[in-house]
Amino acid sequence: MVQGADKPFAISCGDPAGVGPEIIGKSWKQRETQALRPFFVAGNIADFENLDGVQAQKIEVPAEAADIFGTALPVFHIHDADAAIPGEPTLEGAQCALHALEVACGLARSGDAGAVVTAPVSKSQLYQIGFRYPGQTEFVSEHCGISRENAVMMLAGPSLRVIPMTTHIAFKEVPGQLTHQLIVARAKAAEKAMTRNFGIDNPRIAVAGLNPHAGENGNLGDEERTIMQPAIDELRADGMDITDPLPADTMFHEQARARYDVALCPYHDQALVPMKTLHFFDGVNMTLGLPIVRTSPDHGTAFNIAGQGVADPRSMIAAIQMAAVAVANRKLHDN
Ligand SMILES: NC(=O)C1=CN([C@@H]2O[C@H](COP(=O)(O)OP(=O)(O)OC[C@H]3O[C@@H](n4cnc5c(N)ncnc54)[C@H](O)[C@@H]3O)[C@@H](O)[C@H]2O)C=CC1
Ligand SMILES: NCC(=O)COP(=O)(O)O
Repeated sequence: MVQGADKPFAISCGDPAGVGPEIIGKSWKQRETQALRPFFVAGNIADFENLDGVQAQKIEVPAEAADIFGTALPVFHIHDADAAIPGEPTLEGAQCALHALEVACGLARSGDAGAVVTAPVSKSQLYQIGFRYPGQTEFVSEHCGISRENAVMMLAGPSLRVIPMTTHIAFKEVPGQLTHQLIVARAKAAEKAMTRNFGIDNPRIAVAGLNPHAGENGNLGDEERTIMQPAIDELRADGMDITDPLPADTMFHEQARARYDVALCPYHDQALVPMKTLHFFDGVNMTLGLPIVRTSPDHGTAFNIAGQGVADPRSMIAAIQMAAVAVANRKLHDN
């Protein structure tokens, strides 16, 4: 049995001045129609008390969440402060977001929560309070004993899964970080994660080239031939179903997407542009290779619309649902 698999999910509140509280409250309101597993929020109860149509109730321990979930949004109150003002991020709010992330991860690690779903944080706000990680992906990974270099981000929607092999780094650093070792590690993580979280055996993996037209036989850049192809040949020799580097501009249309289960992309925007174009409102960010399940909506804090009641909760709902799918598959696969 996977530790904590039947426990309520922990949702970290994210930046309380963003849309996090609103999309969590809206998800809770749709708990029955969307068949959501019981969850609780780690955060400041003051940020959840005035949500439209949501009754928030403090819990003392996560185990209380399941019993009250049908009538109230359970809040594991971990941060005393006044309610955040929507759209006006503060360092106090960033502290709350970080504290909630730490607590939610800890509860999943200890088995008191079945999974962690993280609401959006503002990276620039977190950096101001000393957060030394590129994002939540690396934070959660290190708190699970996995080095940040081995943290793997995947974005997934109904018709596309993508893994940016490099993530939150400047574009000019990408070619230097795209090593043989990185490609092999990301491809192996992808292959294992497809089976473990989604029940896909022998997944088909596509690889996007770095350069236009995948280098045009070395005429528009040679990383495909010198770095990527040898790594792919090694993986294929080990039995992986993986493509040669593909021209990125023609691998995301509908017929092309039907040929693979997950795409590896050399850099962040190459993966996230098609993902957010197709699935901005139902895409999910999942961290792979962890002993716990961690998902997140694929959008950010949306400070510009926070507090207006217009935030779309579908990506948060999809993140909760995908966490449940991963937990269920891991029960089968890890036993
Ligand atoms: N999972 C996470 O924690 C993520 C955090 N971020 C952070 O969020 C902050 C803001 O990033 P942006 O690039 O502005 O992206 P964003 O996703 O916050 O906003 C982009 C646009 O989409 C809209 N939008 C976002 N979520 C929406 C929703 N649920 N319903 C309706 N409209 C929505 C916003 O109003 C805005 O116009 C940054 O600090 C970034 O680091 C960004 C992506 C993911
Ligand atoms: N672009 C994805 C993103 O910003 C989410 O990153 P993380 O905070 O989940 O690592």
